[in-house]
Amino acid sequence: MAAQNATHAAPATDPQGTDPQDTDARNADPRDGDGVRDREIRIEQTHLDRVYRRLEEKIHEAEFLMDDAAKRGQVGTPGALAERDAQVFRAGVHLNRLNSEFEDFLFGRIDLLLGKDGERGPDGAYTSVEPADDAVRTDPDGTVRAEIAETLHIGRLGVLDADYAPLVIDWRAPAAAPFYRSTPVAPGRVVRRRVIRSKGRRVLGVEDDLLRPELSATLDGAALPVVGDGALMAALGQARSHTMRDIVASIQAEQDLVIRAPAASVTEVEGGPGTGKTAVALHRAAYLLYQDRRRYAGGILVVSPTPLLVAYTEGVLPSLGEEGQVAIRAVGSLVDGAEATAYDEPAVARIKGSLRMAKLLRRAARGALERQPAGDPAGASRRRRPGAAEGGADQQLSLDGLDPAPEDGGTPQRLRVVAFGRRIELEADELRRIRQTVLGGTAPVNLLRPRARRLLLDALWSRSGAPQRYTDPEMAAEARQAFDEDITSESDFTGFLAAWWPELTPRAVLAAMADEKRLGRWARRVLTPRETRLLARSLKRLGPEGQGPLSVHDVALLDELHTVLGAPARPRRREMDPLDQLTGLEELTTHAERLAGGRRAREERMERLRDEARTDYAHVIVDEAQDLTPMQWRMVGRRGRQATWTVVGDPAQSSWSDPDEAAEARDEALGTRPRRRFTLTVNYRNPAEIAELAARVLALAMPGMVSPRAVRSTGLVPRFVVAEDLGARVREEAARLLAEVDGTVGVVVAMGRREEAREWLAGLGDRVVPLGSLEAKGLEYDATVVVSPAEIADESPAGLRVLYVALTRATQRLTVVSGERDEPDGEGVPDLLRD
Ligand SMILES: Nc1ncnc2c1ncn2[C@@H]1O[C@H](COP(=O)(O)OP(=O)(O)OP(=O)(O)O)[C@@H](O)[C@H]1O
Repeated sequence: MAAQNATHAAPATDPQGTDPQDTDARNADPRDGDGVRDREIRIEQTHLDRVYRRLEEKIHEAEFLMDDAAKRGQVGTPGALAERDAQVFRAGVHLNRLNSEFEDFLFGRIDLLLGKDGERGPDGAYTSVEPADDAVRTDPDGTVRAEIAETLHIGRLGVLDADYAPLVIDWRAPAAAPFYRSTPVAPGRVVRRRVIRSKGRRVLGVEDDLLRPELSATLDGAALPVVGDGALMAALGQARSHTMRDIVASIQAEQDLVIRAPAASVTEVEGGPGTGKTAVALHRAAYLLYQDRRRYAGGILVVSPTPLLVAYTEGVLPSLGEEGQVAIRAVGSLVDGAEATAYDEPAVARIKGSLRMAKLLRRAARGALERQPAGDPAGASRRRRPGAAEGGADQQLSLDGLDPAPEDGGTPQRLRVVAFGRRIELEADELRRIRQTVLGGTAPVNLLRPRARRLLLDALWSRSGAPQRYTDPEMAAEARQAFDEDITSESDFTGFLAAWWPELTPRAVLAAMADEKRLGRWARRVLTPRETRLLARSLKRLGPEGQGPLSVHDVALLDELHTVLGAPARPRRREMDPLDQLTGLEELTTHAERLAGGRRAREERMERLRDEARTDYAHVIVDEAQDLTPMQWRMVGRRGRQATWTVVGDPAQSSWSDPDEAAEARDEALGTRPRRRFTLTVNYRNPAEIAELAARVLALAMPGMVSPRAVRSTGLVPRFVVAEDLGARVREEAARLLAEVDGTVGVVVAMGRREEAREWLAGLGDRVVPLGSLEAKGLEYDATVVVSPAEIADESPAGLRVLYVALTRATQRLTVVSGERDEPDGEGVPDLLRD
């Protein structure tokens, strides 16, 4: 959208301006020397000053309420105390929000034609999207004229003035939608869209887009000025830091459609690298909360592929004024108490991610009941200290009174107790029969334990000979009760039960699978012998107690085991955010109304507390969805059984090798809910020069797949370098890029070279970041060095797609360093990147 430079210098007025201070700005003579831009900045500054004055009034109001509440407390009646609590709470929340000074509090403005129906919505703005029939006139000389009928300022919160006129419209309110949606092709009522850049309370600049360039528009009788080169380009040109920025001032129309899509069911978004999928997903979370804060009190879960991407993105929602109700979690941190720190080699990841694991884990959970030889994982885990277990599920074993298992101290083979003064025994065959009867059901293994206990008691009772002694059923029942109480208070019995039907923890079962022989039994006809060997070897990392470092893929297995064993996964307890108590950012606009409802506020609070106890999230957002393995889809699906979903991803960037299997698991997680699909088509990250290079790899990785269109071009072509000493050359190139850009430099290497890369770059400062190819997902840097494309491509079956990800991380400059393996040509261009 090309903006036009200012051609008119006539003073402009703001139809909203009623403040006497506005008059100074409006009456300033543009010919005074500081130009149209400075005058327009002054006009916006005047408006921003009004906004802050109003916010200060609201702060005073809230402080007064706090004081008043304290006085009520002194009255001392229960009613007054309850009222005081509610009031202090509300006022505290207001203060909290009002005192947090947002950067760019006010960032947009739209100047609009008269609306078709002339009706105003609750925020004081006209509701009609279309202009009135007579909003545009054509003069006899052919000039098309129109008068601006309404000006709206768009900001992070809605603010009304004392007369309930809108000073600022919340960016998520319906009235703000035209700010994002209007285009020169479909401008609706918008004549001019302005992005306002400010810092704290100072306006620094304005950038305008003219959406109806054919119009001679006037604002209070004077020509409408237009300033700047377009806000989007200004935003895209900024240096990158280690954290993502919000895009609230420059959301594009196709993105806005996704952000404001109705919450119901499933919203699926596809788009190539840099099309704003992550940004859009996070803005959608903020939008949904604004729309229906009560509905989303159950929480919104954002699932991200790596902790690096979580760290990169987690500042965006707070900058949009939303915290507390949104949990951003890496897929390796979804299970409480488990944090993935290790990576699996691709062949192992393929096994652990595959749906076949669901079957294997069911078998393992049952098989792990058999006590293993002394010193082996499952047995050892049961001898752990009490309380040391994950989820408190492990038990301490008392081996007193147990017959050791025949040759290896494994599962007890005989139960021997004393009751009614005589010894009663159950032998191995009987015990096996009982176990098989209990396991005949499909219930989770740990939940079958009470049944096993009951069947043991039944068998002991009948073995005791007591049933024959009682003919009176009442007496028999009484005797049986005494018998059960007697036996279950014996350590012989409790110790036996703990060893014979231990309460298993997911980690213990996983650790038990590290024994190749045992795993071979469980994995029969599920894994090949080679796969069994690879899996067992990888699980050895967990150690005999199962407490060793976990990989991302192990976490999904733990979660599956939670379910199989009978400890259903629960989302983490979210912190109670005081802002959750409000029903939305309309707190500023409907403050008085809210104050009237003390009881209602309390009721709302109660409802929220109930919601807190729910196990499911209300909405689940999956970022980089193409990377979830089938087992991870099962894990994520369990967290959103009642939820609505937003799923964003790009198949071309998938590092998972079996898309069909993943699609099946995804369908299962999303269920039969109807789906709404969107495609994002514009690449806002990479300049055309870098996007064009990446497209060559895309053509190899996924022939026929269309690349997104790069929105800008910088004239800076990628640089190709051939290295003999890889480390020295990479360091040199990283240093060169650090000097060329203001922001960050990412150096992407094959996963196996991560340690080396850290050493190569040591001492270059924290603007440069070494990254394994799989860690680069979703991140971006001003400049990147991609080291040995061939190495990255050869890492796994999905290697070309991983290389595509690596090549699409830079916003300005890209250097490709090749070694011999890359077969570079005379210009240093590696074989994989040649046209
Ligand atoms: N409308 C916009 N205005 C300004 N910047 C934007 C806009 N849309 C996207 N961007 C910027 O483009 C970059 C890429 O966005 P984002 O990371 O969300 O893309 P993505 O589709 O998730 O990319 P990938 O698939 O490569 O992870 C970010 O810096 C983001 O801030």
